[in-house]
Amino acid sequence: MGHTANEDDSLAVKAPPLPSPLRHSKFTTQKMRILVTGGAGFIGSHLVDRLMETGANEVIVADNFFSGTKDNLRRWIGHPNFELIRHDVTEPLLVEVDQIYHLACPASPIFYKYNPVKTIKTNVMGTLNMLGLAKRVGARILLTSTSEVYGDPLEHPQKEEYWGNVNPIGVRSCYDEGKRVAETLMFDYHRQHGIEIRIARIFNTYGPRMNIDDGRVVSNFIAQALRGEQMTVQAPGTQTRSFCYVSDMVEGLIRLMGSDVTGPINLGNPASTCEFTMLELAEAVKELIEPSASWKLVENTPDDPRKRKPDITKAESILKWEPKVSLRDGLPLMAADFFERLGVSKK
Ligand SMILES: O=c1ccn([C@@H]2O[C@H](COP(=O)(O)OP(=O)(O)O[C@H]3OC[C@@H](O)[C@H](O)[C@H]3O)[C@@H](O)[C@H]2O)c(=O)[nH]1
Repeated sequence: MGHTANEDDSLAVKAPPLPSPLRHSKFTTQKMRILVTGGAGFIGSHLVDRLMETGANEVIVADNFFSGTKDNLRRWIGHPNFELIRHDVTEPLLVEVDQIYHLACPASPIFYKYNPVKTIKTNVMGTLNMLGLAKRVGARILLTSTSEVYGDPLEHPQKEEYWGNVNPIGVRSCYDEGKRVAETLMFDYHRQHGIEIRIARIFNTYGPRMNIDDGRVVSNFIAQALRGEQMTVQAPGTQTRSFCYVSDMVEGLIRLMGSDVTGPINLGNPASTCEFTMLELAEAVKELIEPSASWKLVENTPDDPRKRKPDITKAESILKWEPKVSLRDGLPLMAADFFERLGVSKK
């Protein structure tokens, strides 16, 4: 009482829609029903593993297999608690669920720049469709947004309050502006319709099951080193990224979904053992994975952020989450998976 809308935006938020009547039924003990869009992808499939392993959930994956693959989910195909739907989120989806993890969108710059109009449609129409579903069934929805909403940041490390430095008409805009609109839609549905939303801003993540030809730096360097090719360090090579191992990322997403905060919340690994220049990363791959590996400097792509590191104070204090796996520990775990998939013998 006594607040104005300016003092407390939450007063403008409508009551959330009621969940399905079955959720209140005394006579059924239902498992939590969870939709994971993009669940056949790299992070999505690791998330599905965690959700399925508890035994307390029924998981529905919706994926169009543009960058994801059924192979990532093969251990669950045929499981009674699991369902896989070939579906493109730019079309509406009618399912009955309690929670939605909305991950669907190509995340590698090479993939998202391949068909930029489709990337924007995926972010805008895909998020609208999932919010429409969340509204109809009263589900809580978590959007995986990205550190790319900060663009080429003028603040370092990046806090959630930073509004970013984004080129609205560049070749990366389909992804970073697309995700910014997706965040806006999430908040507008929250304020206007009372939808329970959660937004994670994911920083560079790596680990087993990344596409071998994904195009992102960690997968490129490992695949190149194992194939006996030179690692392609894009100029100048002094640009930095902070790399988070996939199991840490999934833990953060699950905690955020279970928390009371809408976000946005940064999820990434800012530890000094995880912030690397691309030249240092190439050296680390050479040292830890393939001592005979070498690198060459190649041309960079436009608008490449020069540095990126999350401020994760919020995730630490609100979610009691902190990443545990250092890059030196994570790289060999990822390389073991690449060894197997590339069919090269381990030295
Ligand atoms: O072969 C390569 C590939 C990339 N790079 C460099 O490595 C750095 C990281 O590039 P990546 O393509 O791995 O990833 P980016 O940081 O550009 O984007 C990523 O950021 C955060 C995620 O949310 C996004 O999904 C993803 O787009 C860039 O500076 C790039 O120039 C190389 O030096 N060599």
